[in-house]
Amino acid sequence: MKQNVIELDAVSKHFGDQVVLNNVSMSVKEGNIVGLLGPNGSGKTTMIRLMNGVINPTDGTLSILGMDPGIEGDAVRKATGILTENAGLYHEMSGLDNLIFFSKLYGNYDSKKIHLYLEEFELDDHMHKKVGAYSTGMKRRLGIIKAILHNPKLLFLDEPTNGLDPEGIKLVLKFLKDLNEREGTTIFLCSHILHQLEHVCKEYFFLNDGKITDSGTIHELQQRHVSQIKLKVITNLLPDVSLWEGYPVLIKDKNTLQFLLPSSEHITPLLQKIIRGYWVHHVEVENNDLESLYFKIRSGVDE
Ligand SMILES: Nc1ncnc2c1ncn2[C@@H]1O[C@H](COP(=O)(O)OP(=O)(O)OP(=O)(O)O)[C@@H](O)[C@H]1O
Repeated sequence: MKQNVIELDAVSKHFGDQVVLNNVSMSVKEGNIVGLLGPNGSGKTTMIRLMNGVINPTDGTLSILGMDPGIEGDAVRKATGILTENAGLYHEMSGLDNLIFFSKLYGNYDSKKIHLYLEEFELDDHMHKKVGAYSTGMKRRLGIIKAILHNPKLLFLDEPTNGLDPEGIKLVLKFLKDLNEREGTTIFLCSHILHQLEHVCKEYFFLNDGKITDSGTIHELQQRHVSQIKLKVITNLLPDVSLWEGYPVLIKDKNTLQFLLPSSEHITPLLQKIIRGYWVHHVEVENNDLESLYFKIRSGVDE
């Protein structure tokens, strides 16, 4: 039975009069990869800072790897890795020297491992350059290496793909998935770029106005919020009424139809009927991806 590595019980955080987190309870099991989604200013970074023991809650309790980060902050930070906006790198030192410095600080200096990571993150050609001269994407990649150098059991990543180019995004997301599979590292990440998370996270938490408004796997969220499937089909079928074989259909554009189906079980039979007489060049479910779910949950309007 897997343990909860993150537990928040009725956690609130106020900054002066501003209530940033309001009675938040959540738990994350060991080995999971979870995404925390919410608009700007919804409290995502605040949540990570609370979990890392950098700030204390106004109310409620937190348990991270069985420890209270408010009391055992040093032990929590030693056992976890964190990537924040500025990554806490020394700009006057080279990339390599930063990693040597932090690994010695964590008490697990391993030159071979540092060089392997530099290669894996395609920073080996730049390791002797000062970090101040790194591009945003290079700093981000170095920050991720810094966060994982000491083999943390739990990794907090605040916008890990910010500033990365498409190759960098692919590299980092693949690395995180592999790390989770290979080492069982639990990963808690925040991002705005929802389609990136869809292929990485196993579970999601939605944060709005300081509250968790929903959570679950993509399948659970789809079952809760999507009652009909909007299926886009590019085909030369041209229905002359708004029902085809019993399915409501809209003509969106030349060769583009949108069918409304009661569930995904209807996709195959519908397509089988179409391809008996027509070509089909593209099929896409339009309303059950993470981004659509995000907006449904935010607006409170399901389909
Ligand atoms: N130390 C602080 N003092 C006062 N207010 C703060 C402090 N830290 C955060 N806040 C406020 O708390 C709110 C939530 O900030 P936070 O950075 O947690 O949001 P976020 O969801 O991470 O936003 P973003 O997506 O823009 O990064 C904001 O209104 C912010 O101004």
